[in-house]
Amino acid sequence: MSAVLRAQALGKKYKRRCALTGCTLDIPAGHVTGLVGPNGAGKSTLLNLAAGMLTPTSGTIEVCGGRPGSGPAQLAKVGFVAQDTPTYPALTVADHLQLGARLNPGWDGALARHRIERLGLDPARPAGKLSGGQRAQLALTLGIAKRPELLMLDEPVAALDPLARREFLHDLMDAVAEHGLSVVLSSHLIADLERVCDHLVVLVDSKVQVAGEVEELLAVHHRLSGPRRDLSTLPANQHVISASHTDRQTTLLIRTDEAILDPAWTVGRLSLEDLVLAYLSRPAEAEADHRPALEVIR
Ligand SMILES: Nc1ncnc2c1ncn2[C@@H]1O[C@H](COP(=O)(O)OP(=O)(O)OP(=O)(O)O)[C@@H](O)[C@H]1O
Repeated sequence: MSAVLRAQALGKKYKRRCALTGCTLDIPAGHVTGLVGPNGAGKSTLLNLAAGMLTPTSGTIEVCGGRPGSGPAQLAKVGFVAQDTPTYPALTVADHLQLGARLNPGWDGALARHRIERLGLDPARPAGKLSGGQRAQLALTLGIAKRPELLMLDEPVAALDPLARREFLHDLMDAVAEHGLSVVLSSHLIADLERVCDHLVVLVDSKVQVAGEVEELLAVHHRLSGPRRDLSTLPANQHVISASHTDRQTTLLIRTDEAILDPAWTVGRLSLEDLVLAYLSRPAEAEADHRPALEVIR
């Protein structure tokens, strides 16, 4: 499986402050990947490095087989809508589309015009006079109409109302289906990610806590509940992600490739949100020594 984004020990420092440290990850081509993590995990920094808006202070990053921002051909392959959906306040909506056409060799003018029309954006209106959500829609239109190989979106739907959010995600899925576009989407809205992403990366403190195809991840994670149990008695192939105990009962969230044979457990499936939350609350060092993320004893 080819990687559309590959980072090796990637780091970014601002003066003495580390925004990203030792980040190693592969994002496969041909997927819509959800990038999730707590505030300050380094998601925006990673996406800005991938877009060539920042340069690394350590490690390497490769996007669509090249160094980010390394020339016109590389720039044409990658679309990026930054977190604050930047537009030029004095330029009109139509000016933005013209600029898009001038700057991007693969520009799809019909798609851009059609989308702007459907959104009801006045082509003559300066971007500075649009609402936050309308500006986000304009920036997203430019990103899609550029027809990149990889489109990276940093919290693209945060400013959109629920209906606009659904329509946008729908448009994105259409672009993926029609043009085989790869997408990396950072968001805190797990229900949205659940709707559009088939691949997931959970980043905490610059490190990948879990990554993989959503269906596979859901298939190997389980919720176990049963009589109170000492975790050291579990089979070695069951990795505990989180654990909570009452006097008589234990509830675990585990990862295992094997069948769960112990009849004392009631086994339940997880939602994507359960899975993400369990990994978000996992201390970074827990992964190395297979300690549970969270052990709550009541
Ligand atoms: N320009 C900057 N100067 C100094 N520190 C920065 C700068 N940009 C980001 N940081 C720091 O780098 C870390 C990672 O920030 P980043 O914006 O990448 O996180 P994030 O995962 O995108 O967070 P959020 O979910 O809040 O958007 C944070 O601790 C942040 O304070």
